[in-house]
Amino acid sequence: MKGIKREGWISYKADGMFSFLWQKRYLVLNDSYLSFYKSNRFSEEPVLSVALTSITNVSRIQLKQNCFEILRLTDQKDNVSPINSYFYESNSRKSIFISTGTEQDLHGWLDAIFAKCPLLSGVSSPTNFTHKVHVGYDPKVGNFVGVPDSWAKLLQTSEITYDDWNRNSKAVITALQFYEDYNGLGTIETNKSNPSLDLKPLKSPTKYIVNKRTNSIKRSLSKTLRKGKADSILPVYQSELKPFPRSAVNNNSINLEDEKPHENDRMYASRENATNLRTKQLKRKEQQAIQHHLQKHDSSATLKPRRVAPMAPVAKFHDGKAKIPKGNLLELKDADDSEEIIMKMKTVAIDVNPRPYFQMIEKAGQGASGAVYLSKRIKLPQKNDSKFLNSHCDRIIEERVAIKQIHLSEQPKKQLIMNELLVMNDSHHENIVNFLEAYIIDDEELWVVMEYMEGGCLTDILDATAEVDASNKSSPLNENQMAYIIKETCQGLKFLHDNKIIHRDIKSDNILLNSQGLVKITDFGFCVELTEKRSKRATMVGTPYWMAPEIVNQKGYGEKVDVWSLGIMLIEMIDGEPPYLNEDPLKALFLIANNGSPILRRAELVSEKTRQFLDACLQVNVELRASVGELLMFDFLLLACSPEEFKPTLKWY
Ligand SMILES: Nc1ncnc2c1ncn2[C@@H]1O[C@H](COP(=O)(O)OP(=O)(O)OP(=O)(O)O)[C@@H](O)[C@H]1O
Repeated sequence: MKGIKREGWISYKADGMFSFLWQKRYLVLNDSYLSFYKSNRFSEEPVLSVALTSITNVSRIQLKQNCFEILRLTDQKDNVSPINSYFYESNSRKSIFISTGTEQDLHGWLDAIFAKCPLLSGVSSPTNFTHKVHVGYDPKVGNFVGVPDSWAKLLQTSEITYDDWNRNSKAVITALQFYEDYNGLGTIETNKSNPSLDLKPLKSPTKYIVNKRTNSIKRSLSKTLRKGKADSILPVYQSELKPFPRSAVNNNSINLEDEKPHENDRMYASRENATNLRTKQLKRKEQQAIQHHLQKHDSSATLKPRRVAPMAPVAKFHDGKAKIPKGNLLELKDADDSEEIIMKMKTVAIDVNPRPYFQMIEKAGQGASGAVYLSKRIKLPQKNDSKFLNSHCDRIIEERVAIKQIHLSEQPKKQLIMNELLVMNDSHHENIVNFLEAYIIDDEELWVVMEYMEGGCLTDILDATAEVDASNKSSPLNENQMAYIIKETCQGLKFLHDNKIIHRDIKSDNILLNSQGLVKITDFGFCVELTEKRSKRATMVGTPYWMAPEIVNQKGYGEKVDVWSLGIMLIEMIDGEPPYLNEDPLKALFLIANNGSPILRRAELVSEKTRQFLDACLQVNVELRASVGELLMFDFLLLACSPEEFKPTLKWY
């Protein structure tokens, strides 16, 4: 690069939103600009370029060793990378702090900058010491100071301590950034027009974890109620189940009365278990309330559009192979163009009212986007619809199917639904829940018809087994059963990965079982398809407790995030729950970013083979983490029982 007057590595921080964050940068001074680069290769854009004509003062400051402050006018246009432009535009920032490696280096920079800036007198004032507030913990206030307000509030209610900050402040910041971006808290806080908005900091997991985990509990409780194994607090949840929409139940036979608990069956739960269950349920209920709150505001028409996409982790396939150029899946973006999405849905969904074709039997579960009903096919649609005819499936009158009913106008993120539809439509494999067909009714309602998985999800099995095992000292499943579930899930994942699809939300809630004990992956809303054209994704999705560290750290990620989540799911099977589930979600994110591979609490309950497998899944270094293809070769999977042998586990349903 021409015209360089001085260059070298420095630490810098800006007097703005991230005023406590020192970042290593390569600083370059030329005739017109002071530019901050991420590396000493000048091929990339600088993260910040300050016009020398805007610099009004440079002075030494006692903020850090060998440190000086640059004061500048902010009405001048800096060259700012897009990622930084958001807070450059929204905050009036006046100072930049620079810390050099040595005292000599500091003087070199001061002299060089003074020599080049027209608004400076040419004489530096290096002894002008100023005390600035920087991040710290104020015992009087009982909170962190020097951080943005929204973060201070989050920190106040989280379990992150000052020790955590001292141990790894970078991981705390990572967790905060991630949490805020993931929850879109910026949107909520700027919505001053909505007086009903509660700006209290969130204590609970993000909206997705809330709905995944809570829904599963809700569904599990609903089932428990039907089967009559109820605890005294269960009716609270019963009242929260959405009634089946009237228009859809014509002449059908749902009887929610059947869901009432049976007194006799309460003996199944020990007192200790009931207390544990109650604590868990109350925690999840609180999370659910926040989920409803967030969703309500998320879809509110009065909301300002969200700020530009948060810092984007880049998804790319680990093997670097050419991607399948399909490019059908939609990115999770803020502008949700309903018309475009509904048009796209119609390429997969049949555009007729399916109500005459099905009889609803009972509600099987409640998802974030809609309810799932067990239904019976009573009539076939006219066979002149190509989407129906082209399908590989045979439909049989009287067959039992699951129907997910989604009210499109109520969906803040239609892309997720569209993705689910596209992936299911294209993914026929024995370990993937079989999609049969979909219907779109008046551009308003979407019915997704799929095979019915009567065994419920793995979470229910784990919860139910824990409920019976009052001592809570053994794992919910034995090793052969664990190996079976993992083997089947691996096979489903192999199919997805071979087709360049990352699931991104593998966890026990998304593993369903049928009455034959077969295991299938579901919930493809977060799937991402990697294409040659679009190999970068600007979304952070998944459920934090199962999330790979590279996602939390907002690094590029690939298909191996599913391997990490699979490892966490194996921990669920051994320990009964994923690591950090009892921590508040912000702290959990911090622990994922800070701790590396989580520790198995009940390691003594499983053999070396299982531990080796787990080790291969939970490598923080993605290069060292196994691929699903490699996992399928592990001895642990030879322990797998047969579906027949697994079936007795389903007896609790
Ligand atoms: N094919 C199926 N057979 C039986 N039960 C199902 C089937 N699909 C989903 N369910 C159950 O219905 C409930 C809701 O499912 P859904 O996929 O809508 O949940 P979700 O993934 O939590 O929500 P969403 O996808 O709307 O974000 C879940 O608890 C799930 O176990």
